[in-house]
Amino acid sequence: MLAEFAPAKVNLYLHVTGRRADGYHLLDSLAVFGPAGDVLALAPAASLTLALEGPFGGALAAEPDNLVLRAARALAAAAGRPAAAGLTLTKHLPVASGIGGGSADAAAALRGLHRLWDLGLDAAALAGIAASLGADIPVCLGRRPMRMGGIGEVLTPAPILPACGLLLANPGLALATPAVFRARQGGFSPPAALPTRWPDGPAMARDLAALRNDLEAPAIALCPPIGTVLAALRSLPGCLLARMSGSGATCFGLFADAAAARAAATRLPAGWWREAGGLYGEAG
Ligand SMILES: C[C@](O)(CO)[C@H](O)COP(=O)(O)OP(=O)(O)OC[C@H]1O[C@@H](n2ccc(N)nc2=O)[C@H](O)[C@@H]1O
Ligand SMILES: Nc1ncnc2c1ncn2[C@@H]1O[C@H](COP(=O)(O)OP(=O)(O)OP(=O)(O)O)[C@@H](O)[C@H]1O
Repeated sequence: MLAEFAPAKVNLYLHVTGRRADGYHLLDSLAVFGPAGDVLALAPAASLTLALEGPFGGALAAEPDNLVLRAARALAAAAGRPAAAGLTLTKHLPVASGIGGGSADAAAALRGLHRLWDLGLDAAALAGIAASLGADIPVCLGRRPMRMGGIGEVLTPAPILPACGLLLANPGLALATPAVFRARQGGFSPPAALPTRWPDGPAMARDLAALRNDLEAPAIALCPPIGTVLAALRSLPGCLLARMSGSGATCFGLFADAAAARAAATRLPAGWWREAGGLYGEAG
């Protein structure tokens, strides 16, 4: 039995820089991971099966084509072998919430099945399969802070990040990514100019404050409670910056460290989904 952790993806900023002829949008974004995630367990089996567990497993019960199964079939096809494995997805991340839960799960399936099936594909081949499944999946494969370009699949190094804390909050409302892109008005933003490193959380927050998430305004227009979540995060002691992630509705608060983020989480309404801690795979 193998297990793969599938941490939430958080877009610290997201500029929509253009639009391709096929309708997909060109992005410039800084993605980080944590502090919550799904877990995918994988075991040998005679056929491909998926069991759903966890607080948000039920929300996916009616999903006809779970991204985990699509990832398994795509990897098996690329490797020329049958797609056979027993998978159990424990869903802790809210569905359709801007933190790439489905993408993280698909990336976990690619990593885990690559090990379970002992495939030996190179990183570029895996990244190509990931990109064919969704714009957020390549960055989720690495689970490391990365700058996203292209439609999300062009990955370049992120600035060296300081230890910091993140608090994620969602009012319990799902938002479909295509609808948010469609609701966007106005022109495009230039790519950000970023330093090679940030010495501490406050310095990072100062630079990030000059940037934005271009999907925040259209998401608030479609889902006004996002504005309430942002205001609540901004009012918390120690919150350095509050912003929406991806296409929403999940928002994040940035804190100097994980302890400050955890302490602040307890002050948010108990009915909201709230998770706090440090960045995945980084100090803090
Ligand atoms: C907004 C982000 O979450 C930022 O990380 C991602 O770009 C979205 O990634 P994703 O959910 O994996 O996106 P996909 O499943 O590939 O695309 C869903 C839909 O979102 C829109 N979409 C997505 C990515 C992109 N760069 N431009 C787009 O316009 C398209 O309408 C597309 O049909
Ligand atoms: N394993 C999965 N987890 C979540 N959603 C899935 C999964 N498989 C398929 N889906 C479908 O994908 C849609 C988008 O879900 P997801 O949770 O990845 O959205 P998101 O967090 O907004 O992603 P992003 O930040 O990449 O836009 C869901 O509405 C659901 O229909």
